[in-house]
Amino acid sequence: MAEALLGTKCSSSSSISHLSPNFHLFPTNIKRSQHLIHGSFSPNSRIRCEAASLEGAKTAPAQIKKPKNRYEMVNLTTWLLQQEQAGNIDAELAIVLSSISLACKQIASLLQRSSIVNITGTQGTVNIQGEDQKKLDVISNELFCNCLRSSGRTGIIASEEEDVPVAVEETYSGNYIVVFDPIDGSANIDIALTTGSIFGIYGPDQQCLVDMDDDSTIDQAREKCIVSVCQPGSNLVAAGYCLYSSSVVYTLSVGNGVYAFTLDPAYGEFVLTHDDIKIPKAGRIYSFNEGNYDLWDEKLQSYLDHLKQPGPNGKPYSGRYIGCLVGEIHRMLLYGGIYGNPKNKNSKNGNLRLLYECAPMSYIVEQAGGKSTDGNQRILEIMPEQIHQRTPIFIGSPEEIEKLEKYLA
Ligand SMILES: O=C(COP(=O)(O)O)[C@@H](O)[C@H](O)[C@H](O)COP(=O)(O)O
Ligand SMILES: [Mg+2]
Ligand SMILES: [Mg+2]
Ligand SMILES: [Mg+2]
Repeated sequence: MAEALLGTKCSSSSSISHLSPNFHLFPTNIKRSQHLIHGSFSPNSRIRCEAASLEGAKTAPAQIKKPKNRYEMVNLTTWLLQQEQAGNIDAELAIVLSSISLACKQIASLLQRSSIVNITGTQGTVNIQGEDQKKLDVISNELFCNCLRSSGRTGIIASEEEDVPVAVEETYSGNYIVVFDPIDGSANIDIALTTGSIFGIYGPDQQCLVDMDDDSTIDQAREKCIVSVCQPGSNLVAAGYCLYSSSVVYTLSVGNGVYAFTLDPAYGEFVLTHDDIKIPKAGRIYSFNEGNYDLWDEKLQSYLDHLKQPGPNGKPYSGRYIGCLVGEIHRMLLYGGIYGNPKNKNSKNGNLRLLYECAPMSYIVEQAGGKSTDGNQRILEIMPEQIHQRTPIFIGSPEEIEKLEKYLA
């Protein structure tokens, strides 16, 4: 494990086949199959699915040694090793989480220099959801793909910026499925405001060996790949985000609380700074894009009207809106409150994507003691039917979500 984290187990490099059209799959409506297939494929070859035991993961409580004084630090690598020793994660997952942190460091560095090295602005391309891609949307996506691929521990990746899930070629393939939003809040890049990255990690819930016979088509392999990615958030084995702001903060959960690591730019290490974060039970900050007020339904409008009435301290709630989900959630984890991206008359599912934005963030917030709902159902229980499907979301302190639910009932 230690060797692997230090990179001594990395394979040598070869072509970046995830960018090859042969590895791109077609979006489709998913009917969940009996068998979840996880593995790697190359065109006209056989699917290789590997058995991996996830037994033991998340069973034992973490025994994390907390730093006792300011000279005693725990960095991300040490923390991951401790988690592995405590039986909370396996070595493969530790490597995936370490690889993602590397991508985040690279993205943080590029964001800081973006206007100097001329990587602000748009790329001139449009992603599958109709968004104009920023140059850094594209670059960050490549950085994520490359770090995950070279970890040798991921089989399938799905990104906001890729049309369809991508299978890692056999040489580099591992067992984990990773979904991610490489840059969240990309409209903030060009004005040097808060952005983030979001990721969720699934372990395959069924393992099997499937031989593609000569008659099997690449479409069948693609279908299996998409099915593997379309899992409810309740199946996540880890999730996290990286905040790019006045500090760079890598925040994650492996199912036993939420931990945050701040990047020390002096020596390039993520250092544990927020131990077992618990969201405040209530918090008087709300984050909604109120420009859409007239497009919301009446029950939601009354809830927002209520927030503007003076509370017990004589003051109404404070409105805060950054335009970056990562920034809103980070603030809420530490200060409490509620964030909403509701459906409206122009957009029946709101703005945010279930798979790589709402599910990972809901996992994190629930792990910190918060709640997350689409208004009717827990976000983590929604079964995705499409890779890029959107969902309304209300997320935050438990008492704030319960109050909202009374208004929506
Ligand atoms: O930036 C976001 C969209 O993600 P993206 O940059 O496309 O990854 C979200 O985090 C925004 O907070 C959200 O889309 C803002 O929605 P509106 O305020 O435009 O409704
Ligand atoms: Mg986008
Ligand atoms: Mg986003
Ligand atoms: Mg994005």
